[in-house]
Amino acid sequence: MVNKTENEQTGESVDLMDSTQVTIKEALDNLGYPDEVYQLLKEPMRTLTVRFPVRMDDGKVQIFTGYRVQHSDAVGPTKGGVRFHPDVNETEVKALAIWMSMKSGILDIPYGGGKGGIICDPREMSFREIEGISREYVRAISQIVGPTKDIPAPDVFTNSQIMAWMVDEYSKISEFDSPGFITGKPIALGGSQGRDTATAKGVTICVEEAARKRGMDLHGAKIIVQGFGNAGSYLSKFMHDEGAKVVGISDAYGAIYDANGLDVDYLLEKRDSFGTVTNQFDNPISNKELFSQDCDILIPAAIANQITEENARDIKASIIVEAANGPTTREATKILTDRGVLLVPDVLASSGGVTVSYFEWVQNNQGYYWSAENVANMLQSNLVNAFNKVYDASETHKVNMRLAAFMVGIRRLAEAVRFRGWV
Ligand SMILES: NC(=O)C1=CN([C@@H]2O[C@H](COP(=O)(O)OP(=O)(O)OC[C@H]3O[C@@H](n4cnc5c(N)ncnc54)[C@H](O)[C@@H]3O)[C@@H](O)[C@H]2O)C=CC1
Ligand SMILES: O=C(O)CCC(=O)C(=O)O
Repeated sequence: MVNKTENEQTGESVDLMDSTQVTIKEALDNLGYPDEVYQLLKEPMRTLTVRFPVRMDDGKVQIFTGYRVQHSDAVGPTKGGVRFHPDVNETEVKALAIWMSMKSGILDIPYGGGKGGIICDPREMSFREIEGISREYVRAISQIVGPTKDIPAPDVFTNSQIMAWMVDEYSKISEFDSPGFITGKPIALGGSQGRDTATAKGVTICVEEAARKRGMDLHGAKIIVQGFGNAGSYLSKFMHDEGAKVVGISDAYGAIYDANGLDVDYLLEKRDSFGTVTNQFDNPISNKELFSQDCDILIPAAIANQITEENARDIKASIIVEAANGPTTREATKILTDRGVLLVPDVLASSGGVTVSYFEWVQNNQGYYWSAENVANMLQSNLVNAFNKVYDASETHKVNMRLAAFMVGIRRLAEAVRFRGWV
């Protein structure tokens, strides 16, 4: 299975580009744009596949495959994370790049979407090997990226240390210090205050807004979070600190559930840098079992295609907030919407990361750095505004939140390609 993402829970494989294109088409039709705009925007403008060698610790050379995809540069440079994961494939990276365009559109950030990925498993590698992969990947993609062209960032199984190696490699290649080449850097290298927790903070803001709309008191609300990495662990902590009861969490190896609430601070202390923690517990349940447990709010914060038509009817939550990219299939979105579940889509809920990445890039460009409080306030007001724009569009057009989010997200891009005279 090369171009499809395999759902580990159901064995079903889902083409993320197909469902993305259907939603783009519906969004553009509802906004009244002609088919030629759809024909241009339904595929990324550039997809680069790279193969590069890295000498491993055993002395042997291993060849890795990676991708960098750029959806559209009509609004500005492209922007989006790089993931290191064994399941990375071209179709998924293309869909992820298009979703980045939607996020920037919703938040009114002057970027197009980009995304990268390398087929590898950093959990099985030494620090030195991960550094080698990071540097070789940057060399391989260096001609199409840069502070005014395409700006990478962290995603699944990548972090600020990897961003540091990548910016160092790019600065060597370009022969000057280029902090604006990448975001999610350590503070010492020009990173922004608040970028490490930004994705989780953005999700938390969306949970608060969704609960407000549904009249749900977050104090005591039961929350399940799939994934305990950058997004999942911090948002569990934020929810816990607000008085919500985090009853279930998971990672790639299993899940734990306790109806009385989990000790989130203990879990945070025990998790490793890849977001693994369930190996510390006897008899974890499976990710599949976790989804059918009792809760008020479900937050998928791991990988794509986790909520499908197979399990959508078993979900007890009345609010789902997608921290992960693409966790819910199109069919499952329909089932959940018909059941009256408020589903806050990924392109809105997970946009806190790119929002603070944009702040980081602006700070790098101007060489003046903002306080944590300033960053937090701007993230809060931008996310609340974005949530309400999408919610209102969903009410006005009587469409689900995902389609509403695409309608809000694609409008500026569609206008830009028209003004540029491309279609
Ligand atoms: N880091 C960021 O700033 C942003 C991340 N996201 C999305 O959030 C999601 C999580 O990303 P991060 O927390 O950054 O990654 P991470 O690498 O820090 O953590 C990933 C988590 O997912 C779990 N996981 C991996 N494979 C799994 C599988 N097959 N089944 C169940 N769990 C699995 C890992 O064990 C870990 O707990 C991804 O979908 C990512 O694209 C979205 C926006 C920004
Ligand atoms: O921080 C960024 O620029 C991009 C984050 C990302 O890859 C995402 O939102 O999926």
